[in-house]
Amino acid sequence: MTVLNIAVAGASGRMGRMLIEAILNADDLQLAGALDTPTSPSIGTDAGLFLGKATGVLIESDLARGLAKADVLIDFTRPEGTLKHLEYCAAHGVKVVIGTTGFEPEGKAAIAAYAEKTAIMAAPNMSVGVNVTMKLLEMAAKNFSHGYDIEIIEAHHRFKVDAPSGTALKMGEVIADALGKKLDDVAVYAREGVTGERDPSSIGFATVRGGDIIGDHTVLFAGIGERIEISHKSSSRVSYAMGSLRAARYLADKETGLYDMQDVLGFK
Ligand SMILES: NC(=O)C1=CN([C@@H]2O[C@H](COP(=O)(O)OP(=O)(O)OC[C@H]3O[C@@H](n4cnc5c(N)ncnc54)[C@H](OP(=O)(O)O)[C@@H]3O)[C@@H](O)[C@H]2O)C=CC1
Ligand SMILES: O=C(O)C1=N[C@H](C(=O)O)C[C@H](O)C1
Repeated sequence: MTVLNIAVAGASGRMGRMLIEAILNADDLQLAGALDTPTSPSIGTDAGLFLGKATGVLIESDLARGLAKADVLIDFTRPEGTLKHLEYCAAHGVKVVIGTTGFEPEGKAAIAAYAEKTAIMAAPNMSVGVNVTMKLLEMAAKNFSHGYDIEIIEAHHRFKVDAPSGTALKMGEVIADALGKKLDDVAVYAREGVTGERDPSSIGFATVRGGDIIGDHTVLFAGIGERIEISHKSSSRVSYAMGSLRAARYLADKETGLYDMQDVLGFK
């Protein structure tokens, strides 16, 4: 069996730890590197310390050392960190799975440009459930295109720094696409004061932040006399980690190109 060497960026973060545990449990994957910020107290400690396991892989902030043995980097950090990692990976032939959310349009354009040099899989949500939900939304949007108001409601933990979530934005894009519109032209991200009646062509977003909510997304199609809700609720980050490993395996035979979870799951 060929073993794929995986490095994890954001190694001491919520997703980083989940990924390290999942990699250590996979027969076909080897933990080959672990990255974190230079100021992180985890630097220089074993990447398996939080599990009480010695992996022999130390958490590094130096990209050359942390990525020396990696075939694929899995990155769940912040946009500025991901873009710095990508620059190094593109120059050194390391493939990248990007789970980080909150990119500005310039960041997204940079990812597309790096994909001409190395293989990249980027998705705001790695869970199979959310990606199947995207297909359901496509179908629902086409059938509820007239007479139904579309609102996307997401809830996450108090530590999340970007809003709306990357998943909610992607859901908005999928729905807008299905309706032949551009999300930027129809999105309403906030309402306050005397807003006037709802514009029927708009897609509204509402954000909830609190406690330890892992990630809930609901799309509401509200008509007269009925409403339809399509919801996905995460009860563990393990589904994001397993999806990320699937994405890393998918990249194994790719040299360049930008892929998403719909490619990985064969939905295209
Ligand atoms: N695609 C998907 O399926 C999912 C995506 N996400 C996304 O993944 C990202 C991380 O989420 P989560 O694990 O909860 O976040 P955490 O805050 O728990 O972890 C982030 C990690 O990244 C490190 N980091 C922060 N800034 C930088 C930087 N500039 N350069 C390098 N590393 C950095 C942090 O280090 P330090 O602690 O030292 O700051 C920390 O180790 C978010 O964007 C989130 O939205 C989350 C879950 C699922
Ligand atoms: O920050 C999180 O936790 C999550 N972020 C992703 C997003 O922004 O969509 C995916 C998931 O909802 C968890």
